[in-house]
Amino acid sequence: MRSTSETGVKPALSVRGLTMAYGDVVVQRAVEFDVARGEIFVIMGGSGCGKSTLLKHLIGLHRPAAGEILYDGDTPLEGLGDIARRFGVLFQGGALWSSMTVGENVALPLEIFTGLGREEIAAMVAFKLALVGLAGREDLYPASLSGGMRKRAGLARALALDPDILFLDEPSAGLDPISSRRLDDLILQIRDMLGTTIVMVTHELASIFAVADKAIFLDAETKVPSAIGHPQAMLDTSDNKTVQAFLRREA
Ligand SMILES: Nc1ncnc2c1ncn2[C@@H]1O[C@H](COP(=O)(O)OP(=O)(O)OP(=O)(O)O)[C@@H](O)[C@H]1O
Repeated sequence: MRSTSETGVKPALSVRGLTMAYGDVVVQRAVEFDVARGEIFVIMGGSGCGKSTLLKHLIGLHRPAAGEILYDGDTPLEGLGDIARRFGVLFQGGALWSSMTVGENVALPLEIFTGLGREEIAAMVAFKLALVGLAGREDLYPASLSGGMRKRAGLARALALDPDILFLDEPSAGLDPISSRRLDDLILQIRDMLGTTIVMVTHELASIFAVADKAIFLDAETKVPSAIGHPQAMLDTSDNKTVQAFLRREA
């Protein structure tokens, strides 16, 4: 099915009638949304509702039990070509290679997927590290970084190949509130500076309200999404008790 927004611009990502399941056990069904280009889209909901599972479907690690996922309005994953270059992913652990410096970690995707020479790669690494507030930290090892710095280095690596879509799984997990706030600001800056479309899984209320242009709430009980839209609008207008309890809980 072809999908365009009211402005005629194709969405970066469209999900239609998606059912996600492990074997016969359905995690969520009737999942349906568009993510516009340059939008920050948040996947939220309580523990075990299927947030990470949805993210894995969006990056092609899991296949839909039913329904479809389209990119650029009308292209299935198989038609996308170079997925490794088009998607940037930051998994929950941030997982940098501990035996490599920060600079080497960010350079790795450039060495694998581009034909760029050493100096060009060094310049790209310096730019990406500056972007995340780690200018000049190329030679540090991950073990010597704070949790927040490690997340930002992981973000620089996820951005190494200038992806169209950046996928973030619980980026602020394990961070103190100040580092978490800094990371949210950085996510907003990246979208504003690079125009990257961002899909982010989180259950952190502060992050949801700080960054989301649009969010989907996956209900763990009913196993269908029960709200979609701007989180503030959801808070103001949704009459769904679970959504209200989630958005009004003490963080
Ligand atoms: N590999 C798997 N095989 C079978 N069931 C799984 C598998 N991975 C996850 N599940 C189940 O699918 C449901 C959704 O899991 P998922 O990890 O996507 O939820 P989540 O919303 O990301 O949770 P959390 O916030 O706790 O990380 C859960 O009931 C989980 O137990």
